[in-house]
Amino acid sequence: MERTHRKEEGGVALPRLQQRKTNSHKGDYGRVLAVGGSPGMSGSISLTGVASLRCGAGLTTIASPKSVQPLVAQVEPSCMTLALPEDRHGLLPMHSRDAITKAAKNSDVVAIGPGLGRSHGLDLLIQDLYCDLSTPMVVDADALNALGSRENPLAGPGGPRVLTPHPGEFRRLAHDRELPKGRWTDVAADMAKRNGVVLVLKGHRTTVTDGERVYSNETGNPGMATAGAGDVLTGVIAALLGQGIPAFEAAQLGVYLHGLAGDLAAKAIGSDGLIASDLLDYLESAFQQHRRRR
Ligand SMILES: NC(=O)C1=CN([C@@H]2O[C@H](COP(=O)(O)OP(=O)(O)OC[C@H]3O[C@@H](n4cnc5c(N)ncnc54)[C@H](O)[C@@H]3O)[C@@H](O)[C@H]2O)[C@@H](O)CC1
Ligand SMILES: Nc1ncnc2c1ncn2[C@@H]1O[C@H](COP(=O)(O)OP(=O)(O)O)[C@@H](O)[C@H]1O
Repeated sequence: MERTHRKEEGGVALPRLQQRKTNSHKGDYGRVLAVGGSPGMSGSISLTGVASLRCGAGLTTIASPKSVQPLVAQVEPSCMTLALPEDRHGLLPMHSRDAITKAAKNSDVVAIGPGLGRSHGLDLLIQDLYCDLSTPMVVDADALNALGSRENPLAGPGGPRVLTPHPGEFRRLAHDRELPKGRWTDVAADMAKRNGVVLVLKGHRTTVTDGERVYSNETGNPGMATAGAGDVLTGVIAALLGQGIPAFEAAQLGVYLHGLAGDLAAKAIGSDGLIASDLLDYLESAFQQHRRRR
């Protein structure tokens, strides 16, 4: 397995970021569909959607259960919203599949999971979308938990997939509550290779693997141990995928820039009271700093 690190540490270089072309338009920078949210958790998918725009996505639509959509629509006027069918608990039912599939076919990337909640119907819906949609997908949070309920959680991806579990979600995906930390990278690499996906193991030193390559990220700080920081990462990686960066490189660059935004935010405002929405304000500076280093 090839191990890659930041160029500054003497390892393999991070991917380059293209400059925006003078005569380009929003259609050149990717259409992101962010699917998530439920009663009490409308903020998570809003963070994902806004992060994708802050990372250069040309157009972002946030799709959420219909009772949640008006709340999401108030967060950021630059995001479009889509109201989806919901069950009596306000969660997405299996019959929201057609509306999501239709929207996904008009998108370059789907980010799915933040704030979805849990139900049997959601388990079936997510499993179906994971296997059937050919659109590249970033799978996070409750969408990972939905896959974890399958016998072979990551089998049969319908297209490029980047999965972003934190340790609790990773143990659910691995079907091993006791999996020791020392084995996480090897187990993740094996799962990634067998299923042809990219896994992002989030934490203090986030690891990205496709089974052939392993990237260990060195940006980020404990100020990011705060609700919603991972929802932001989902939007960052989705934006990069939507701009045509291949899955492993989009995940690698995404975790690097997300951590760098966290480091810039902590430097400017401190880390004790850092909140996830602060990260959004430093993504642009992170992009600029990365460009200057090339
Ligand atoms: N503003 C919002 O609406 C927010 C909604 N959220 C949503 O809340 C739902 C539940 O997600 P949660 O992640 O809170 O719940 P989970 O039950 O998936 O995970 C929480 C548990 O995971 C483990 N864990 C997480 N990070 C760890 C680490 N670095 N090391 C060791 N163990 C670790 C811990 O056991 C922790 O108690 C998701 O849908 C999520 O998207 C959260 O993202 C927080 C913000
Ligand atoms: N101590 C830390 N050092 C570096 N990065 C961290 C630290 N704690 C959390 N992070 C980052 O913050 C994010 C937290 O994501 P996650 O656990 O999914 O939170 P949430 O579900 O609330 O969004 C991850 O990208 C993780 O790498």
